[in-house]
Order: sequence, then C-alpha cells, then structure tokens
Amino acid sequence: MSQDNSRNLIEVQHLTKSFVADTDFFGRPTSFVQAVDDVSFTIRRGEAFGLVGESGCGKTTIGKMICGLLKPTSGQILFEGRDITALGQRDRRAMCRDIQLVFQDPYASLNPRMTIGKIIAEPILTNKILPKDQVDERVDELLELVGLAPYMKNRYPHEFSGGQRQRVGIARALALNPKLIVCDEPVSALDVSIQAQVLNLLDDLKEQLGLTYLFIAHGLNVVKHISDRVGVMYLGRMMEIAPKESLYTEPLCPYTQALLSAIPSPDPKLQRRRIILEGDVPSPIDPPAGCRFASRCFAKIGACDVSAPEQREVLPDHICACRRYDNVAPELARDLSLEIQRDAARPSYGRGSDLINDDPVVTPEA
Ligand SMILES: Nc1ncnc2c1ncn2[C@@H]1O[C@H](COP(=O)(O)OP(=O)(O)OP(=O)(O)O)[C@@H](O)[C@H]1O
Repeated sequence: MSQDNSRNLIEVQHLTKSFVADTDFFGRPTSFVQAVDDVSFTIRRGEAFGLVGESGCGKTTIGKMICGLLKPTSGQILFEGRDITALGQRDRRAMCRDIQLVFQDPYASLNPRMTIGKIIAEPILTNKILPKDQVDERVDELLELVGLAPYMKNRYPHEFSGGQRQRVGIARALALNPKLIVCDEPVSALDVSIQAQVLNLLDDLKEQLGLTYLFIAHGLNVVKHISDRVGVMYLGRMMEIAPKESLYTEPLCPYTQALLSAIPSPDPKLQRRRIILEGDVPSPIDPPAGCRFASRCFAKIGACDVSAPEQREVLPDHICACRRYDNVAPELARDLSLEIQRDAARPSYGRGSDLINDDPVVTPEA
C-alpha cells in the first residue's frame, strides 16, 4: 500500500479479533470465533470509507475496535500516527472524543428518560468541552445542523420518528467535534425514503465540517452514494479495497462481483446479470484454511483451498486479496456495472464462461 502517511487519519494494520466461543468445565476456552483476521486498510482525512459485507463478516467488530470499545487480539490501529490499542485508559478516553459512533438502531440508542436536549448536552458536559452557560446554545446549533428545530429539545425520544431519532444520534456524535465518525449501518433500520434523507445529511455534514467517516453497511448499494473508497469483507477477511469508481466498474474479486450483481436495477426495462452464490458462509469458529470465499467462489482453483493470498495493490489504489483477479472474465465485470439491455444478445464470456455460475438472467415484468 504505497501512500503518503500524513493523508491517513486511520491506519489499520494486521488487525485480528477472536472471541471465545466455548469453554470447558473449568471455564477455559475451547474454541474461538475468528471475527476479524489480519485486516489492513487506511482511512484518509476527509474521506468516507465504506465497509461492506454480509452479516457476521466482522464489520461491527472493526468499528468497535476503532472506537476503543473492544481490544484487538493483535494488530495496530494508528490514529494520526498513534497506536490507539496501546494507550492507557486516560489517553484512550481523550482519543475517543475524536472518534464517535452513530449506532444502527435509532430506537435503542437514545435514553428514553432523557429529553433530546439532555442527550445531546451530556457528552459536552461530561467532557467539559464548554462552560455550562454555553451548552444550551451549542445544543440548539447542533439540532439545526442536523435539520431539527431547537424548540424540539424538550421532547423525549418516543416523540420522534426513526429518521428524526437518527438525526439526534448524529447531533450527539457531533457534539464533541470528532475527527472520525464510525457510522454502523446508520440507515438500515429506516424506511427507504428516510434512508436517502439521512445519507444526504451525512454527506452534507462531511463537506460542511470536513468530517471523515467509516461507513459500515451490508450491501454495496447503500455505500455507493456516500463513500469515496470501499472495502469489501468476507468472513473476517478484507477481500478488496478500491476507490468507488473502480470498485463499481471494475470489481476484481469474485465476491465483490457477486455483491454488485445483487444491487437491483432502478430501471425495470434494464436487467442485470445475477450471480447466485451457492452454499452457506462457513463457520467463523472453523474458517477455511485457504481463501475464506473459496467454498462458494465460481472462479476458484485448487490453490485457493490451500492458501489465502495477501492483500496487494494490483492496480493503482486498488487492493485485492484474490489470486484469480485477472482470470475472471472482464466482460462479466462490465455487465455488472453497465447493466444489459433486456433484448440484447447474451454476451459470450469466452475464457470466463466455465468459471462463472451461469444462472438464468432474471427478466423483469414489462
Ligand atoms: N462479543 C462477542 N462474543 C462472541 N462472538 C462475537 C461477539 N461479537 C461478535 N461476535 C461474532 O463475531 C463475528 C463478527 O460479528 P460482527 O458483529 O462484527 O459482524 P457484522 O459483519 O458486523 O455483522 P452484522 O452486519 O450482522 O452486524 C460473528 O460471527 C459474531 O457472532
């Protein structure tokens, strides 16, 4: 990864986290869940880094380790060049002011007994950011920043809609002027129409306040709008990292291609070639020895079962951990990003045709 380090706000290096899955009669661990395994990536100042992958692949665990809520098993997290995993409690608390979290569930993340004014003021008072007589004014300012009226501060969370509650959660995260906000699936609990509003708000705040985001989501469609670069995870491993433009048009890893093919087309007259992955995700307690995705990969070769390739920069700024990245038909990648006209002849994939899962093209109703 050749990069100017001063551009990076966060550098995650060989991060690993395992949880105890089971213990024996004496309470000694007998098996472990490998939630995150040797993951490395950077987040540059002022960028939104999207982290995607299906449920259980380790996204939230990474977010929690960056926020200091979980201690890594091994690896480093450099924040402005300092390893936050090695800090003492006081230094970590100070550092945590710079890294705030917006939670997935706006219904569960706000204290129902506090007014939203108090919820937003709490971190300011606890961290003694402002004199008490200025806190009220700051709360009004934060409410306006997230599109809520200051008079609403005397209301309780149950008096707000899901979208409004998520705005309160964002205001609370902004209260300490953080440098990085970890957004853990911030819109997945909201209606689709409200999702777009909250995503637009986050995008506007990023421009206005020069924020940096780690934006966690299940699917590539949610992060497409907001992210500058995207990392794709599978079963604890980082499979691919690329700028948004190249990830969506030139996905190199077969798993990324499968995720992209699952994005529904907004135009019913257009159809997209779907890659249906067969089989289940292996258990994180006993993950495959080679590439984590090998058991479901349509492009795998024998070596994929034996050893996992390292993450490496295979195109400028495009990192991939797949030894088959140059063997999967480029036409397939193009079809996934450009979409195929419904009546167009199906393209021949040549070399890739024996590799891809040639499932039928789904034809939407006219
Ligand atoms: N405290 C814990 N104890 C034991 N196992 C855990 C713990 N937290 C997470 N795990 C396991 O670690 C793996 C990764 O979990 P994580 O929540 O990071 O995944 P995720 O990608 O964020 O999933 P989701 O999108 O569903 O939130 C899962 O197998 C999960 O069961």
